[in-house]
Amino acid sequence: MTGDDEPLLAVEGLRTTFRTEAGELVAVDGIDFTVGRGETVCLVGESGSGKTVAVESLTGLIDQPPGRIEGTIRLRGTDLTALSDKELRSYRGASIAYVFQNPQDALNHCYSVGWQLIEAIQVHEDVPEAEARARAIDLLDTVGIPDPTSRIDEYPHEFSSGEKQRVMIAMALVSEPDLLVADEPTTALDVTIQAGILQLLDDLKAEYGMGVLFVTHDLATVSRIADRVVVLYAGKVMERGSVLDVFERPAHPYTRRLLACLPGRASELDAIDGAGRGGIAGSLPDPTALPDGCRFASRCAYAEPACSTGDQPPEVDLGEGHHVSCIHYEPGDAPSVLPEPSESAAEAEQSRAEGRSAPDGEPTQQGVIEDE
Ligand SMILES: Nc1ncnc2c1ncn2[C@@H]1O[C@H](COP(=O)(O)OP(=O)(O)OP(=O)(O)O)[C@@H](O)[C@H]1O
Ligand code: NI
Repeated sequence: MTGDDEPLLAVEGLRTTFRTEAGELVAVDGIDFTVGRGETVCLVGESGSGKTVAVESLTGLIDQPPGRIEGTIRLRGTDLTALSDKELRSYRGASIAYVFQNPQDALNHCYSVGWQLIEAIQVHEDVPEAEARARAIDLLDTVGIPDPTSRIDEYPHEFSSGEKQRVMIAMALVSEPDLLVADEPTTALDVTIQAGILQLLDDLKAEYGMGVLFVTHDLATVSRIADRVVVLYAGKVMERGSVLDVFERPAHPYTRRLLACLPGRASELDAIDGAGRGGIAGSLPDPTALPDGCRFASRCAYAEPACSTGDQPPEVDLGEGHHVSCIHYEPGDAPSVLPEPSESAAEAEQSRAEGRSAPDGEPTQQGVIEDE
């Protein structure tokens, strides 16, 4: 079943929940996305939207229980959810590698960087020490550590934070993964160092022909590296598509608010949406008591009563793989058919603060009044 047209990674109906004292917590609630070979896909969304849980669900990094993972996850046609834990662990070694946010947590300070790399190489493949060492030096060179022949024997504290992240990327490359998952790999680094790491990931993607699944809450990073984007909100996909479609023709009100936070985009999108500048007022819904309807409705300037009933709207295809989950869209619609905002986000926030917002499911008349 490994067709050539099959994407490297195909995730369908991924749902990850946790048993908690407050009841069932729904972290990821039935999401679909794909990553192709040689493609960078960014998962983007506010803190708590389910990005990390989604990528950690791919290879069983989530303990079950208290976690519970449903859906299908196919890597090169193999359904990972059908593998046993043991099979999955070895499969991860072979084909999916992770780079996390804090390289200093992942490196052992008691051993030289070379020792740790050589061990990783020998765990992966039974090669003699000398060969593993040569390979480790090669890898350090590949990730841009200068003078790797002498640096290899240094300890983690002798590496800068950017270099440590490069070493972690070298570790991830040991298994020549098909898919590299990078969860906020530059968030802990200085801005000046971030760009170098992003460039490195881009170069490696081309060199190794890997897919890259990149988790970030930073849209500037997305615009820099992504081929395609998946916008997550409270465990649901609000919008996904090519970076061009999502950035130039954002359809979902949430995506538009996120983009309006980018320097240079605020005035343009505010002019369209009539919403206040800066961040998005309000906060994510409680994942143990998710609302009916669209997860974003309580913060959305375009929300209508129908937005707060039923399930999250099914994803509508606007063409070329540009999908949006919003009742204001029909298949094939242009991504700008939003009606006049029923109230500006600022007004919505204020009325909520004053306790004027309509109780669950009850219609609000404000939009009607505002129209001339
Ligand atoms: N092991 C766990 N047990 C219970 N709840 C969890 C667990 N891990 C994550 N969650 C919850 O799942 C939701 C999604 O968390 P997740 O870490 O995936 O968010 P995120 O989008 O990666 O956020 P951030 O940008 O802060 O990293 C949150 O409500 C979080 O509290
Ligand atoms: Ni996260």
